[in-house]
Amino acid sequence: MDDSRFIDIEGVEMVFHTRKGVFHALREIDLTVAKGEFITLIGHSGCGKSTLLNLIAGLTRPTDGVLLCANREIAGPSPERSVVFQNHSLLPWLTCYENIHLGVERVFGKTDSKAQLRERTMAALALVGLTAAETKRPNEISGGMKQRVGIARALAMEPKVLLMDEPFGALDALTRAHLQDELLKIVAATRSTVVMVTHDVDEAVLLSDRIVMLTNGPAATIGEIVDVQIERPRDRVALAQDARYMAYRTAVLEFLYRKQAHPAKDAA
Ligand SMILES: Nc1ncnc2c1ncn2[C@@H]1O[C@H](COP(=O)(O)OP(=O)(O)OP(=O)(O)O)[C@@H](O)[C@H]1O
Repeated sequence: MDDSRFIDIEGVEMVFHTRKGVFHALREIDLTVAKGEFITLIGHSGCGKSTLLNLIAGLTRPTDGVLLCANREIAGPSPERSVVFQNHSLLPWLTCYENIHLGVERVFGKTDSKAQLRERTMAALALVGLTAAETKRPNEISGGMKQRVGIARALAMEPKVLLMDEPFGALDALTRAHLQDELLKIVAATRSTVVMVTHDVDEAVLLSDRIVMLTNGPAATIGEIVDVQIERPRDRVALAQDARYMAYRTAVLEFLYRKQAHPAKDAA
């Protein structure tokens, strides 16, 4: 298998048929993602980032073109491509442990013993530093902790690809920074392939191997790709004064606020 084309998106078009008529959301999307690569998707509101992520997740099918993961067509949702949403989507009546265990059981229930399932669940809780919150329910923990449970649940399923739709969007700046650092460590340890939607330019530069920038909708496409050549592990404090970091940041800002300055008013 060619690891450089782990996710392979070719000629993807997405057209929605709504009551108001036909809406062409994405056009001519061509993108390959290498195994172990961290990709962020950035672009103005309504340009089609979530639409593209949902296509990779298999939650929707493209109008035209093809999406492959590990050489197989993405034909529907699968635990091998788990998704973390902005609003964690935990089940409120289950504990943190049970929320993660549910996903673990779905993937490994047929092959693993009960003890192994418990081990996997506890390992995922430990990975995000929430061992002590095992028996708590979502309403008893903070927003940042909920998001960590969501990430743990996704990672516990040992997905080939981790898909994240603005996972830290609803968090305060400090919690967000903390979770970004944790995510960097986790991804380094698990060598996951990640595609993440974000609005945050600093987040994109800090986390990404490549930043994929979408043009404004309708009919959005990939405008430019920034290749972030900064060695890992990355340290946010040191990076803040790194000339390369500033240059990448400026390149993204230029794209968003000069080249794509005026998002189409009726794109939403
Ligand atoms: N199911 C749908 N039916 C009709 N139009 C849709 C549907 N899903 C998305 N769209 C439209 O496609 C465009 C892209 O939407 P999408 O949610 O992917 O944007 P986004 O870049 O993720 O936005 P945001 O940053 O605000 O979350 C928008 O104009 C949206 O209204």
